[in-house]
Amino acid sequence: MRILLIGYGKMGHTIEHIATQRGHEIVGIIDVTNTHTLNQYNGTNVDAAIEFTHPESAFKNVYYCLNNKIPVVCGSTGWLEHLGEAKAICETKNGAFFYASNYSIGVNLFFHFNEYLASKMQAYPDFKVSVKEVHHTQKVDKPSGTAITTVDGILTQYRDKQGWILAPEEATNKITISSERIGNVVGTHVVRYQSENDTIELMHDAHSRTGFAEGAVMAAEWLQNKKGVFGMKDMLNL
Ligand SMILES: NC(=O)C1=CN([C@@H]2O[C@H](COP(=O)(O)OP(=O)(O)OC[C@H]3O[C@@H](n4cnc5c(N)ncnc54)[C@H](OP(=O)(O)O)[C@@H]3O)[C@@H](O)[C@H]2O)C=CC1
Ligand SMILES: O=C(O)C1=N[C@H](C(=O)O)C[C@H](O)C1
Repeated sequence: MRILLIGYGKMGHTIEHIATQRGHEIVGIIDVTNTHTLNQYNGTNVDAAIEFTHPESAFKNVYYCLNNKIPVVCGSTGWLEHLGEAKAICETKNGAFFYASNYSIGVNLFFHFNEYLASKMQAYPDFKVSVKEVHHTQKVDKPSGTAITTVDGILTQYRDKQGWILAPEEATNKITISSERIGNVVGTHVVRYQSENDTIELMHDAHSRTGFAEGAVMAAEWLQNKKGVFGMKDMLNL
């Protein structure tokens, strides 16, 4: 497959390594210094773009790909306010768009068990639910996209709650997310149910970025010859 890499930071480098290992060709690398060269690429010379950049640039890059018939896998977080628009453009242009706040298979199993746990715990209001995420100090968005997806999973089961609030603030009808930025932590997410008597926790701890990169390259492979908007639940049948 001919892959265009959009974003060449920590994830871009890891994806380059994994994609090459899986036999794919990197036909172009777009970084912040050469974004103007994106206009050299279209659906005739690229099979899939993989976009991991920044909350400020993600939508523009996805928009370009969808308008130029490039199937696009996007992993950038922190731009949820434009996600609906991107999905609508994909439908209008009959394009292919894959989005996930987290491409790791392990995290997507965590999402699955999170919803199951919430479906059981919602009957026990003595247990107060909260979410914690820890990432490296270079991360620009807060809370993490994964923490927001985790909350969305809990909310499917907790009808009396709407949305999230960042700690230390609290609101009875919202789920509290605590965000910590420490050293080089790759990404840790914890769902906690705490009562006066005990605590139940579900945790995912990423040891490296390889899992994210493998999932993103698998998504690009899976997206070939498909039209529409997709996510990890579609690919993994979860
Ligand atoms: N969905 C998932 O599984 C995962 C998602 N992420 C998300 O992916 C994004 C990138 O993460 P990460 O690689 O760690 O971040 P980095 O900061 O290491 O890399 C981002 C790269 O994108 C470049 N960039 C910034 N703006 C543009 C632009 N307009 N066009 C092209 N490139 C641009 C930056 O250039 P410069 O350095 O010059 O600013 C940098 O090289 C983040 O939003 C993060 O939250 C991360 C891991 C997993
Ligand atoms: O910025 C990161 O590093 C990560 N971002 C994603 C997020 O915001 O959830 C995924 C992963 O946790 C790493």
